[in-house]
Amino acid sequence: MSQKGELTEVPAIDLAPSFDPGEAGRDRVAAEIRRACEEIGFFSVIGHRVPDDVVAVLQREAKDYFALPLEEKLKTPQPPEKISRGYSHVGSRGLAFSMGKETPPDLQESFAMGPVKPAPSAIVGTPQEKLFFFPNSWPEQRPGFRAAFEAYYCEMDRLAVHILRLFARALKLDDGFFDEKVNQATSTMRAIYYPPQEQMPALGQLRAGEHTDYDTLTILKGDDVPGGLQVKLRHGGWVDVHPRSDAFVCNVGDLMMRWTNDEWVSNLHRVANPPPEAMKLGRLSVPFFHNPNVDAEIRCVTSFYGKGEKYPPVRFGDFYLSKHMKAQNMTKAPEASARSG
Ligand SMILES: O=C(O)CCC(=O)C(=O)O
Ligand SMILES: [Fe+2]
Repeated sequence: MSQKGELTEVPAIDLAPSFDPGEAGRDRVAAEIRRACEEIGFFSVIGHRVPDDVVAVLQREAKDYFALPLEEKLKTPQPPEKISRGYSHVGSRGLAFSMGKETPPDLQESFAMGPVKPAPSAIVGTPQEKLFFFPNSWPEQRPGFRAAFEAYYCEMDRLAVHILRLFARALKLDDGFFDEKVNQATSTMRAIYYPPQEQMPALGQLRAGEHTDYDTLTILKGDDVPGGLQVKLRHGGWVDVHPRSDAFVCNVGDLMMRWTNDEWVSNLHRVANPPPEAMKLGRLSVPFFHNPNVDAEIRCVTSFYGKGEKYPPVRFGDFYLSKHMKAQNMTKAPEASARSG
């Protein structure tokens, strides 16, 4: 195991060698990923093979959507069950609540979607179908929106599976270790718009309060403007993330942290407010939250790090509920983090 805490910025990793035939390229990339996941929990990827136009069309559609009048956006509201679908207006979410921290609401609006594929037959008719495969709703006034979002979602799913295969290699597992746990994935994607700030935020109010992601892996495309993503360093302080313009930022989620017995870090991050001279700049950001199959068992991988299990095995569906609902409802979590189950 490498010395923890050496990385003080988010490293850029070129995935291109991992697509080469043969093992050498995959080994090299997996080693780079492993170091990033152990030390800072974040890395950016280039050479990922996601077509530029899929990203550009998504960003254009998302920006045009957020420019619509509020009453138009409210025509596809978030479902009352607080499932990650549809439009959430400014003031309706506070991510720090998921960490047990009470703050004013985050300064963001968003549009969320879930799986493109239908629910697996085993869960049709169960409450889990309703929760994880709740139908997506699409803004009728934007004809290209759905196709742009679905195309991007499918690219992210493909990239997530590729990165998970590298995660498996980094953990000295078979490359396909995660494959059967993610072949009916329940991932969600959220286009977030952080509007220009017309007045000073309230005390403790951010664009996105500090939190960890409770998924396997997040893949994020965000505008690199002031008032952007910041990652907590192990020894305190926050570092700004400035990815290359063609890069995606990836981070380890709580599930992967559990899978690795906390050897990999699901790190705290937040989205800062812009400095006064940049308050007029909005920011678009699109995180893809990769989630496994509903019944995937999250059980720590002891073979590599060789330590006992810190956490009891948990089914993904149960784990998800414990944390997600707290952020959505903006009710304080009873414990500092839902990680302990
Ligand atoms: O907008 C960003 O850069 C990050 C957003 C984020 O961390 C989240 O929504 O979970
Ligand atoms: Fe996040």
